[in-house]
Amino acid sequence: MLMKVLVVDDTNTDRLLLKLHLTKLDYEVIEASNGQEAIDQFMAHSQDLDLILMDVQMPKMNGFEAVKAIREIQEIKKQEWLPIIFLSASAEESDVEEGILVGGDDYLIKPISQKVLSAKMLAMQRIADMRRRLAESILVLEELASTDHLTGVANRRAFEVMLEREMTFTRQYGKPLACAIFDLDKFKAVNDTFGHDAGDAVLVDIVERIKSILGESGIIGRLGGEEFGIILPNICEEDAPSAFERYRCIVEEKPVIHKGRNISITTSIGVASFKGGREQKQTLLKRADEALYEAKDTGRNKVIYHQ
Ligand SMILES: Nc1nc2c(ncn2[C@@H]2O[C@H](COP(=O)(O)OP(=O)(O)OP(=O)(O)O)[C@@H](O)[C@H]2O)c(=O)[nH]1
Repeated sequence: MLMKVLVVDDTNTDRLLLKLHLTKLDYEVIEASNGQEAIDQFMAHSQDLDLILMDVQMPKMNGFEAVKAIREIQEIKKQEWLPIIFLSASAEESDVEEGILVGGDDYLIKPISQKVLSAKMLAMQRIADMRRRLAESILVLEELASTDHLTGVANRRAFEVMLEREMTFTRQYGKPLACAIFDLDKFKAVNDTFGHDAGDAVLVDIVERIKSILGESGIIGRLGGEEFGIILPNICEEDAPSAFERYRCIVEEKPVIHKGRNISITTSIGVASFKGGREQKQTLLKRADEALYEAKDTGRNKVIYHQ
């Protein structure tokens, strides 16, 4: 991939020379002739900029001030690391020290040979690649840590985070939500009769059915075993029971077919609504759980709604 480099230098010939070197090495070059212009160019290209080569002594704003400002912007915007190398005629130790302290990653003394420059560029590219791979791995790990591996939906931890977020939204905007816990009925018998694989297939199939009617704002998560949570944001008390009746029906309406065998299954659903106020997610979940218990206790395959 072509690396994009911002070259900042107030001396036209220095800048041109650098540009020539870098273009030969196959880098794409953008330019700035002082610290303020460097910040402007950084802002305009921050999405795809790979490296900054920054002169120190410049009119208007010097290189140290510009880098300090750029690092502050990056911090505020939580941007990816961007290597910055100072290029300066001053070999003063205190300047080298200051360059690194304000946020530079290296400090080279002019005149710089093409060989040294390309070697330094390679080193920065290597670090940038490593950081990119690390960032990608973190994303994958975060995804794994919040997903149920069997069904692919949110796990309990991620579900609770989303519930918290939706409850905050309800408190702010007054739009009520309904939170349900559903639990497959006599699921142990499915495992005992058809085997654990078949039980797994039932869980996956039922989750797919639920997702097919969940709509864009609905949320499903696996709370554990054969127990799942559903959040329907922005639903009023009158509409909640019939909405969840649809979920009960879609589980019951046809058997799951696994290896040619029909597996009939039903579900019990406990629902609790939240209209705002100080109630916390654990209490809301507890109310939904109590409603679920009542559904199980009074015959299963039904929806019990607690306002
Ligand atoms: N196949 C499969 N079974 C699971 C999984 N997680 C939990 N189970 C099984 O789910 C069953 C739950 O059984 P119980 O808690 O007794 O409940 P039930 O048989 O569904 O009965 P009720 O909930 O009272 O209607 C247990 O046999 C667990 O082994 C899973 O990921 N895959």
